[in-house]
Amino acid sequence: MSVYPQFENNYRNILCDALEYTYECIVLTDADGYILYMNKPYQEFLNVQDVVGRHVTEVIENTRMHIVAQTAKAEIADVQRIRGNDMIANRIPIVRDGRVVAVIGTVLFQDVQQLYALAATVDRLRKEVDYYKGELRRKSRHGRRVTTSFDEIIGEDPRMVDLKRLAMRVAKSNTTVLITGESGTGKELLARAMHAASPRGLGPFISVNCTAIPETLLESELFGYEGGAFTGASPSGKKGKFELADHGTLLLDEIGDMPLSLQAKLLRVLQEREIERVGGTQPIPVDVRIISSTHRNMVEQIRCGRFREDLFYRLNVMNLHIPPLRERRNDIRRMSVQMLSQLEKSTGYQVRDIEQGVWRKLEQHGWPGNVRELRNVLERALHLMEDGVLRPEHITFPFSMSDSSCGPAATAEPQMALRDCVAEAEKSAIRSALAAAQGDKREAARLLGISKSALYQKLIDYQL
Ligand SMILES: Nc1ncnc2c1ncn2[C@@H]1O[C@H](COP(=O)(O)OP(=O)(O)OP(=O)(O)O)[C@@H](O)[C@H]1O
Repeated sequence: MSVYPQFENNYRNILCDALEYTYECIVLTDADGYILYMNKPYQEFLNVQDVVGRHVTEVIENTRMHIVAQTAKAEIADVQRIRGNDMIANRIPIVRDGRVVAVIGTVLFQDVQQLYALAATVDRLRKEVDYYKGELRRKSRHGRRVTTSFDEIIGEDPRMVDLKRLAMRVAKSNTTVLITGESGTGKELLARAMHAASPRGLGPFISVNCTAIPETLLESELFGYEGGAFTGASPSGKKGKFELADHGTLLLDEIGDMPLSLQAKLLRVLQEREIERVGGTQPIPVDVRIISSTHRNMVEQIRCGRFREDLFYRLNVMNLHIPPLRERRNDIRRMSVQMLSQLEKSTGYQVRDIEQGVWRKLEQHGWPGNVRELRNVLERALHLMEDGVLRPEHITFPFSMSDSSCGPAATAEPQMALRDCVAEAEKSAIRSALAAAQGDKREAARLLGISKSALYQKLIDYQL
């Protein structure tokens, strides 16, 4: 027995006092069933006194203490009726040198009704937790859906089927994953589905776009800062994305564009599993699964010295590559049908018929903006449709960056170099989209069928 040193000499007394003070009813008998000890709560409950030396059957109704002394088999959570109450009784033999020397009996609840009440409370709490879990699954901080299941990833092309199967398996682990694929292929969608299917599914899913945040702010966005760390910093400091993603998943979107200065710090975090806030001195441990994604060719990025090779190997423990839409054209029709039915619900338009030419046009297009572009093309088509019949002329690619034709700009300035001509067309498309989206860059990117980061890059390139 381990005893706290100061109490070594009088631990017997302390132990006896402890037994007296417990809420449980306790009785101790010898191997023949004679009472050696009964604590006060039990005596009060039974309304008896001077019980030591009496046989247990004379004092406690329906007792089996003397039987346990003979069988030497513990009886746990046995329901025993005493004074009209159903009690939960435990009877445990104390064995020395292979012989029962005593039996200790406890009553956990003075009435089994207490147990039922406790069970009902646990049941109610469990239901509440289930309800909140469901809510958490359904909503993000801004009320948007945060979870994505693998079922939402449309794709029957063999490469997509294999990819989904592998992603589902990898999702269950903590493995660091790098998702590669062109813009709009569904990298974020896949990352969300993996998070939802992982043991961290109920934890936060935090996404940070490494190109959308200016380099000077990216470090404090990722790692947070201490109060007063720099001019303009909030006095109470701020948690970074790593801390916000604790016990969840952090998606480092467009990782291929992360500034070199931060790559070293990220590498340290991945090695140490702890972060240090800007202006902070104390490391903070974080339990975060990292999924990163990029449309860049990482080998090329490393070759050009824009990405650290050691960090790449840390991030690319498992690579999941999503093929571009033009390489899985047999998914286009299936995807369109499903997207049209979703869009019918959100826009209120009903499609009665689809002309064959629509499919030909969709299947022949190059889809530089991939699935995002497909969705936008279909949404536009619904708005253009008049009598419920989708016709080829409703399928338009007005903002497609891959179009070699510059439209009106080309006619106006036929002597321009092709590159300038494309740039002019892009600028005009971006301005129109920004105007249509009333300055909302996320919405403008959606209208253009390009990613937010691609839009930010173009805004910088064109100084718009
Ligand atoms: N396989 C798919 N099934 C259904 N919808 C998809 C699929 N792939 C992409 N989408 C949809 O296309 C849009 C773009 O997807 P997502 O943002 O995940 O792409 P991304 O590769 O992360 O893009 P970017 O690199 O430009 O940020 C989203 O609306 C997404 O729901």
